[in-house]
Formats: sequence, C-alpha cells, structure tokens
Amino acid sequence: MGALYRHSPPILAPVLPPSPVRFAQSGRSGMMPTMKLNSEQETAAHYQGQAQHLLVLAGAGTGKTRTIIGRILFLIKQGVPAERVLMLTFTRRAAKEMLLRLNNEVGKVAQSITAGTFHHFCLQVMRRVPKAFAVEDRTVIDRDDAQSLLQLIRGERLKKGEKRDFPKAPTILNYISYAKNCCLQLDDYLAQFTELDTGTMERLVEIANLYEQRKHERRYLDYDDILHLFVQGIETNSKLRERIAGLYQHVLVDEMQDTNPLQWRILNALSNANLFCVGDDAQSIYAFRGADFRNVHEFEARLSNATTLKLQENYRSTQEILDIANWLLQESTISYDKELHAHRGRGLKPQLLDFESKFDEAEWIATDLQERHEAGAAWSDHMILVRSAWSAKTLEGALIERQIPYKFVGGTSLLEAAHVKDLLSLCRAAISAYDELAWIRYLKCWPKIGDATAAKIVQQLIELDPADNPLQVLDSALAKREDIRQGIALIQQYRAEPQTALKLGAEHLSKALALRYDRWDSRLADLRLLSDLALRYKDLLGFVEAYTLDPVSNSEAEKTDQEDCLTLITVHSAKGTEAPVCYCLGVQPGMYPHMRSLGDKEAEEEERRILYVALTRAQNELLITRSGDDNRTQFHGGSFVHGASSSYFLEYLPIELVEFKHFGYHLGHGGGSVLDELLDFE
Ligand SMILES: Nc1ncnc2c1ncn2[C@@H]1O[C@H](COP(=O)(O)OP(=O)(O)OP(=O)(O)O)[C@@H](O)[C@H]1O
Repeated sequence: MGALYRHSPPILAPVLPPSPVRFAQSGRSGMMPTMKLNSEQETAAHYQGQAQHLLVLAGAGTGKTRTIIGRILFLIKQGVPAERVLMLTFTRRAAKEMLLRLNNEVGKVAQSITAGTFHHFCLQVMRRVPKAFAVEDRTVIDRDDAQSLLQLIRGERLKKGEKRDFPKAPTILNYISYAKNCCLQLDDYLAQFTELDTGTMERLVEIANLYEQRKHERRYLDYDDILHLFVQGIETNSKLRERIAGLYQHVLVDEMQDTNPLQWRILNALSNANLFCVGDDAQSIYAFRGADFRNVHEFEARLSNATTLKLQENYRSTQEILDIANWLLQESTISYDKELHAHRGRGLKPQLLDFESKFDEAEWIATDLQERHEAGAAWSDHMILVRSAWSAKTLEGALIERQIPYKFVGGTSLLEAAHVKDLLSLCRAAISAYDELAWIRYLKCWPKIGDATAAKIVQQLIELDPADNPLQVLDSALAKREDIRQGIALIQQYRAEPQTALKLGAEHLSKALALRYDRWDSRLADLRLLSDLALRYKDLLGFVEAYTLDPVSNSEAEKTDQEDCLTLITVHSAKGTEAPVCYCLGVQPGMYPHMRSLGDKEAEEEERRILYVALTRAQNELLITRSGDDNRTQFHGGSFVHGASSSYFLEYLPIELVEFKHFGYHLGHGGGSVLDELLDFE
C-alpha cells in the first residue's frame, strides 16, 4: 500500500461547515459544507444530464481544481460511496493537494477515494493481482536505471567503430518510450518520425528487443511497462477488465490534455463508469512524452454519449494579464477558441523589461524583490518562472548573494542524489535478489568490492531459486563481510516498517559512505528526510515504488520547514500554481520558441503553450523579462529582431498591452531611458 493515497492518515483535521447538510443516501453521518462555485462551474460539477461522459474544457485559472473537487463533493452528497470514485491526476503532488482539500470539506470519508497518477493507479491494481498481469516479483526502475541497462546492452552489442555515431542510451530510451506511449511499433515509429538509415534502425530495434528481454530476466518494470502491461492485461482478459472497471462508478481525470494514447486506452477500458475529464488544450505541454491533445479535441467523437462544457471565467488574474495571454493564443494557427475573462476586473498592465545581459536581468529582479519585501510584501507572494534549472543559474547567484530565501521546484530530485540512490539500492537489493542494478550499486558502496566481485555475486543471485534468501549467497561468497550482509538483513527485518528500515539502513550505510562522500553530515540529513517521508507507508516496496515513480524534489521535501520564501519554478512544474507577483524570466528570441524547436511547427506550437502557462500564473502583477546578451540580438523599435528566429512569439506584441522598459547597461536599476519616448514614433 502507499503509492496511492487511499489509506493515508488524515492530514488536516476536518473543518466543520456553518450550515450542515446530511449525506443523502450514503448512510454515512457527517457534515457537508458548501464550496462556492460560479454558474459555469456548478453546471459542470452538478451535471445530471443525459450524457454519461463529460469533458470540461477550461481555460487557465478558471477553477478546474475547484470544479473537480465540487464534482466529488456533489457525488458524495448524491450518495455515491467515496470508494467508488477514482481520481487520476498528472502528478502525485496534485493528488495530494486535492485530497487535502476534500479532507477539509468532508473529513475522513475523503480517504476512501482512490487518487493518484495513472502510473500509481495501474501499479496499485497490478500489485493486487500480479499473476493476472505477469508482474510477480517485478521491481520498478527509474529512468536513470533504465538508461544504465540500455547503455550496458548498447555497449555489448555495438562494435567499436559503430559506437560513435549510433544513438546514445538516453535517445534510444526516448524512442522506445515514445513509441510505447503512442501505441506504435518501434520500427514504424522510427521510420515515421526519425531520419535514421535502415541499418541503424534495425540495430536499434535489436537493442530494444534485448532491453525488453533483460528487463524480463532481471524482473524489472520501467515506467512505460507499467501502463503498457496494464493495458495488455485488461485488453486481453475481459473478465479482469470487467472486474477492474466494475470497481468504480465515477472516474475523474485532471489535466486531460496531457494524457497519451496509452492512457486513453485505460480510460476507454474504464468507460463503463462515468468519465469526468477536465483539461485545457492551450496548456498541453507534454507532447515530448507522447501527450496527445486529440484526447481532448476528439473526446465526443471517440466516446458514445459524451458532451463538453466550458469554463471561461478566470478567477486568478486581472484582465490586463489575460489580455496578453489571449493575444498569444489568437496569434496561433490553431484555433483554441478561448477568450479568458477576468472575474476580478482590471488591474496593472504587465511589464515587458529588456536588459542588456542576463546579469543585469538577474540583478534587477533581485533588487526589485528586495524593495518589495522592504515595503512589506511577503517573499512567498513572488514566483519566478524559468524554462530550465540551468537557465535560472545566474538568477540563483543573485538571490544567494542578497540572501533572498527561495525554494526551487522542478530541479534535481532528492532521489537523484547519489547517496540517496545508494540507500534505495540497499532497500531494493533486500527486496529482490534479481535486481542487478541495485545489487551492483549496493555492493560497490563497500570498500574492496569492485566490478568483478560485484558481477560474480550478481550472477549467483540471478541463478537463485525465487524461494531462497539472497543472504545465502552472501554467506558463501562473502563469508567475512558481515558489514555487507548486515545491511541486507536489517532491511529485510524491517520491511513492514519503512521508516525504521530507512533510518537503520542509513546509519548502517554511513560506515561505508562517510568515507566516500564529502559533506557527509548534510548528506545524512537527506537520508533522514527520506526516512521521514516514509512515515505513512506500510511497506518498503510501496514507498520505494511511489517515490521512484514520482521523485520528490529537494525543495518540495523541505517545503514544510521553509517559512516565508519565494518560489523559483520551471514552467513545466508550474501548472496549477499561482502567485500575486510573477516574473517570467528570459522571454527572449531563441527561448520562446526555443531554438531547438524552430522549423517544427508542432514543436513551436507547444512552445507557445509553455509561454501561455507561464503568463497565466500571475494574479496581480506580471513582469516579463528578457535579455539580449549575445551579439545576434539587438534592440529595434520595441521588439528584438533575431536573425534565426522570425517566429519569436513577442515579435509583434502590441505595445499597448504592456508597459515597456529598456534598461541600458549604464542606467542601472530603476529607470527606463528617455529614448523610450521615441518608441511610439510611426
Ligand atoms: N468560483 C470561484 N470563486 C472564487 N475563487 C475561485 C472560484 N473558482 C476558482 N477560484 C480561484 O481561482 C484560482 C484558480 O483556480 P484553479 O487553480 O482551480 O484553476 P485552474 O483552472 O486549475 O488553473 P490552471 O489550469 O491555470 O492551473 C484559485 O485561486 C481559485 O481559488
């Protein structure tokens, strides 16, 4: 248990409403509070019309989360047992937040709802009936491990001369993953979407087949296998499908625009239930993972008895902020058919700020933040949106220099840190004798164990009968290494108490790792944090799987301890978030759209949607900053002109939509140039 949030303990005490309403036919006693919905939201949340399936097509900030929660509250009020409700979200964080809000509204009954990502849900089902899906004893591996395995096979199969120009392991994994999520055969996918020559394609398919075989032998499941095997299981076994589909009366899906064709097949299999899918086609930004927003556009055509409702009233932002977002979508060749209206009315014009260099840009933002804070604003009222962790480096430098507290969301995940992976390897090795990657990593943590010894032991482990304990192998092959044996024995003993297992495992590994890593004390603190996160899990496998599927970022894990701080966030992590003051950093040519997508119309469109997500996070103030620190970019009549990027999204931005300032290098912070007065010269 544990990957989903079904039986987690109540996180917040239930808040009782002023005017109690009894549950209708559920037989439960309890209070039913009212949550304010506008008429569009209410029409969707309280829908009782003819259609069985509902698509709620909603713009940014129009209350999608509120509407899904409103729907669940309504269903419970109508007597639908909470355990018959399945809620599928895009991230674990979203599921957790929604359950918290439901918990606040209806108390403990919320814990009976099944909620999580598609991957969590499928894995949870497969763990209940492993034989039916042929996933007994299979360990989930993350992308890093999947890459290591592919790299191993690539190294074995390719001759020396071949290696240099052949696609690398991460690229091969992307191909395999994309083809699986889009339900395509790998060779068809390669022929259709890549320009590889026939020979390379054949070798690649051969390597991919070996990868599948090796995963099978080592009893691994990679992320895509989870969905793939689930779909295979339910589509080939009608009894199984009926049993699973029969569990739920209502299936609610958040961020529908980011579902892929494989996920669509899962929804299709569950469509005996009533589907309630919420999405925004203008926020579809995961095409690189196979997301297909036709799942939204073709919803009614693909399902019989389906209808669409719209939410267009935005509660987050002022009209000036929405005007620029609306303009951005209108410029597209795709018809998003969306015009956001601000419920809050008018406010401040967004600012478009040009800097000579990214250093000026970072300095200016840091100063601006400091001034706002000194004037009484909380740090947490501010959010800075960036394309990638890398593009935020200069800004981070400026924040650190001025001691501005911030948390980074979307950065390196805690589970990607080497020492954390070491501890998880110990856990995985103790759980499965066949987990080659985990065993090699764990064994090599210890002094005097190199590749050759580790490989020898792994070979013996792989030949072990499933009923045997791997400790037998250690006893004979490493008789004198009590340190190595003890780690495995400890974890095996505490498998049902993950928090204790991780705590004792970390202490035990300290003996080996303290010599290996610098700043061991701070690394040990990460390991303790991991053990704290395991508190609400009932078994170690559940914990390891949940966090392998959706790694927690350092900053997310620390969030509870952080007091007031600003948020630095990648746009891909920013969906569903908002802040009174938002800075969109680096919105210059070459970034929106990104250089690498130029010329590919679909990819450029996705870049437009990324910018749309970024702009629509702001509640009161939006500051769009850009810097032209390379010589290819020059200031020219209100917008940048960039040789390689005529499709720059803000190239023809109507100047009246923003308050424009250009900060010359010599001007410093706080002033535009008198030359700006020439900007409206026709
Ligand atoms: N009916 C309402 N009355 C008051 N405030 C509302 C209402 N509906 C939504 N809001 C507020 O509007 C903001 C945006 O809502 P929410 O985050 O649910 O939107 P969303 O559609 O999921 O946005 P996005 O997809 O852009 O992340 C939140 O602060 C929410 O509390």
